[in-house]
Amino acid sequence: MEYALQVSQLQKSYGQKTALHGISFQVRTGTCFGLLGPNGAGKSTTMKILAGILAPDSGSVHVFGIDAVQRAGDVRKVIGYVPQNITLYEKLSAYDNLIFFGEMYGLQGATLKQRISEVLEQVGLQDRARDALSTFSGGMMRRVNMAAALLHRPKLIILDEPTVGIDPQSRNHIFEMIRQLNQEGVTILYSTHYMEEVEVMCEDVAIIDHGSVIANGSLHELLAQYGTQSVYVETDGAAAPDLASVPGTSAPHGSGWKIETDDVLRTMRSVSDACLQSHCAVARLEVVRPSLETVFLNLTGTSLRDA
Ligand SMILES: Nc1ncnc2c1ncn2[C@@H]1O[C@H](COP(=O)(O)OP(=O)(O)OP(=O)(O)O)[C@@H](O)[C@H]1O
Repeated sequence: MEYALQVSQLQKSYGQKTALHGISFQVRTGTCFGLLGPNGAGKSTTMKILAGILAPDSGSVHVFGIDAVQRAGDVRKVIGYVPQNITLYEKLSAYDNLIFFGEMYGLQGATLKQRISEVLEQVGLQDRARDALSTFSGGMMRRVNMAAALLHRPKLIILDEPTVGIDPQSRNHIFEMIRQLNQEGVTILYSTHYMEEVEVMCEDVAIIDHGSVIANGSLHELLAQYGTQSVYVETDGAAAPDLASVPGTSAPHGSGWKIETDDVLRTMRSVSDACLQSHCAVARLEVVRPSLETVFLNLTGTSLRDA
């Protein structure tokens, strides 16, 4: 199998603080891979090492088979890294910022102008090319940051939490762009603490917590292995059904109750009987499919939202 990225046993400390305790994962060429974890888990540190900005204390990174620590210059040519923090000059226009970044990648003249026009179209900002970035929203600036990382046609794009704090329009635009790039064969490494984003965008996932990978595999495998199925019931009216005899673990959830179970059909039947006996009319009765939230909860004992 061909890998765009092979990360092995990365360790990194900042003074006394160990940020990475031996991170390993592999990204198959052409896939969209999600690096999911709560704030402070070590995602940005990992990505900075992959992009050649930070040196690891130990461990190795290979990008399309090239050793990224030994040959950082070669690797930079095939990687597009979009950092979490905006790295643009606000007084300059989008166009002039892209000239600056393009020249850093060795692009010049007509080739550079052509690429700037293409990437601005990709991020949907052609009509704002000549405006100063100080007039852009945070989401638009993030899109210019992405455009800068695309100029040299990278084969692997590393995106560090690209949707944090941006408007829904820019968020949708970023998702659409990522899908488009991925369809064109570009490999994507996408870090986020929003599990819903991984569920809709990524085929493979590594879940990272406190500087360690705690689960790694295809989304499908992780959900099957660690996800819990449940049944959700909501009744019509104030009376609560007596769910004591229902198999599974029930707890109040939203406007109703959620029952985690290994046997969804039996639990549904039993919930329906319990409601009947308690004289409660069922307003909603449905299966809740396993999510990365339950995977994280089962692995760590905490909710990803609270971690
Ligand atoms: N420059 C630094 N100096 C000291 N500690 C740092 C530094 N950068 C990160 N850390 C610490 O290393 C750990 C991992 O941080 P990192 O930024 O990699 O996590 P993250 O998963 O990207 O989280 P976030 O989304 O909040 O940035 C955290 O405990 C953080 O406080």
